[in-house]
Amino acid sequence: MTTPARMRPLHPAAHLVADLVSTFGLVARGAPFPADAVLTGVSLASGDVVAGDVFVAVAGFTVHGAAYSSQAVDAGAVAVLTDEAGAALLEDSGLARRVPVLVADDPRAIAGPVAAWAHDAPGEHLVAVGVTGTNGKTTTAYFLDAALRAAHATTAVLGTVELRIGEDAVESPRTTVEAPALQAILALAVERGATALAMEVSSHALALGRVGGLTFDVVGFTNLQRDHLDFHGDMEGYFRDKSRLFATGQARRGVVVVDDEWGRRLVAESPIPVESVATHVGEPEGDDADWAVVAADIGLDGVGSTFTLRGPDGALHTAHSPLPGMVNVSNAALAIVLAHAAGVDLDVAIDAVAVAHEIPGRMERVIERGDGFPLAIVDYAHTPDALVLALDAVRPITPGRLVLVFGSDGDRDQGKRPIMGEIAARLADVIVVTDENPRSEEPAAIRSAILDGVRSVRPDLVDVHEATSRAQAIRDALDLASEQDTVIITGKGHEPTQEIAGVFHRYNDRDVLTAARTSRREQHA
Ligand SMILES: CC(=O)N[C@H]1[C@@H](OP(=O)(O)OP(=O)(O)OC[C@H]2O[C@@H](n3ccc(=O)[nH]c3=O)[C@H](O)[C@@H]2O)O[C@H](CO)[C@@H](O)[C@@H]1O[C@H](C)C(=O)N[C@@H](C)C(=O)N[C@H](CCC(=O)O)C(=O)O
Ligand SMILES: Nc1ncnc2c1ncn2[C@@H]1O[C@H](COP(=O)(O)OP(=O)(O)OP(=O)(O)O)[C@@H](O)[C@H]1O
Repeated sequence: MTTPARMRPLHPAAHLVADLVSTFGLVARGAPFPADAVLTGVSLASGDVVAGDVFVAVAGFTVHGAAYSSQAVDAGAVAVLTDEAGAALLEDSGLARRVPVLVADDPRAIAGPVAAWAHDAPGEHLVAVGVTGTNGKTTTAYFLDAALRAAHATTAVLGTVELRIGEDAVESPRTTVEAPALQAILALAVERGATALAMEVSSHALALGRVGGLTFDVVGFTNLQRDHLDFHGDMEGYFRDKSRLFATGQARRGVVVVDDEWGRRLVAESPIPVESVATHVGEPEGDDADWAVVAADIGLDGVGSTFTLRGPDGALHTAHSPLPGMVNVSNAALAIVLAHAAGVDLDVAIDAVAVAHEIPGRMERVIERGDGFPLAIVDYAHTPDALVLALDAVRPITPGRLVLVFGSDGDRDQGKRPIMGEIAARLADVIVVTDENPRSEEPAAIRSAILDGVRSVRPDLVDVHEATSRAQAIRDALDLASEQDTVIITGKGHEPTQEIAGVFHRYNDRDVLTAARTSRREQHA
């Protein structure tokens, strides 16, 4: 496969532009088009346009997409679908004389349905499952994928880590791709024989209509925690946007984790039928929930957790999360119930989740303990809450010291830096502070803010180190650690690049760890 924007079906459907106009009640202006004019795809970004596309030009937060119509037409766009403001821009620039201009009240809102129509509704050929929530989407989607595959589905997995069809994957540009790209990828997936979809749906995606035109068979909700309020305004707005996934026409049925107040509210307000899952052992929510985790042994086998899931009929099922920590019991329970709701036999789902493969950068065990090496884990925790959970999850499987390598992003929330420093000082034994994605900020200043937090808990800074290169920090941590220790590297997870001063450098924590192991083995050989 190629880049995400080029993930198109080899044999795209072809439709008359005239049918697009009549199906969506558009007003045709600009250059007249011949009765046999056809379209074969849809794009929302001029740089993604391929010949035969309709370019959907929307008003953005910064510019109007119509300003890029000329680039789109040069690339072969057969028409521009836009709003009145966009049509006026095309008129003023004279471009309306070269290309048909199709006008709708809210082109962003219909971009998904138009793309689904253009690709002959590929989602209808898939058992489509979507997962939303602040945390746990990626993990749940991968557990779910394991269950769907165990039931003999060929799957597409779309999310933060990658866009995967069967065994082929490309890096993902974001958690949920734009609607035209989504529909093209689904069409490609169907063309390649996919029968099921496990997909992460972000709140941005729901607010911006990226999953419009796709009706999910089942949707899941993990939790809602403070995040992205710059975009959604407040928690109420964030919840409203998340809830859009649980709407008639968007999904047929849902599964909701009810451990927090937002999940319980979603169950109460959902217009589609939902099943509830309580995953906090011993909490009162478990009494009323359809499914409940009623017992859990965290980390007994040193790898994951074994837990008991009570079903709606009262039957008890023993299940296993292959990733450490209570949060992954929650993710595993949700994935099992989602898979079951999507038609997978319950025992098949439970067995498949128990042995689900590693998820890139999510509590990923890169080096196993032994041969003089510590256990070394890469995790994506990049918020204070997630750092606490990650360190708490690793402590029980660490006979020696906990060695933490971490930093904090530049051009992002500055307030969390000292807080994460304090958490590290409280919960880790050895700390190596380094860089994450400094972006336009001075890396030393970010490290210094983190070290202020560390110093507030551990003024003597014993076993606290600073490394200006992340790769060096990882090598230092391996050198400092003995076999009984655990090295945990947090913040970047699966990310394939490091952004420094506007430049994206190829960089991956896992690759650095494996290279360090190989070079140490060679030195000792
Ligand atoms: C804040 C946000 O969500 N912004 C989205 C919004 O951007 P915008 O309104 O600023 O767009 P703009 O730059 O003003 O451009 C307007 C239009 O002109 C088009 N354009 C622009 C330039 C050009 O050369 N050619 C062109 O055609 C753009 O494609 C766009 O359609 O509309 C664009 C498409 O219309 C999105 O691509 C863009 O998402 C950006 C890329 C983004 O990264 N968003 C993040 C915050 C995001 O969506 N994150 C979530 C999840 C995060 C999480 O859970 O952690 C995700 O799903 O990844
Ligand atoms: N159910 C959960 N509740 C709270 N925290 C969780 C949960 N699952 C995972 N986490 C924490 O959140 C981090 C990210 O997990 P994951 O990638 O599965 O979530 P996500 O929703 O996909 O987030 P993102 O969109 O940022 O990738 C993990 O490193 C873990 O520390």
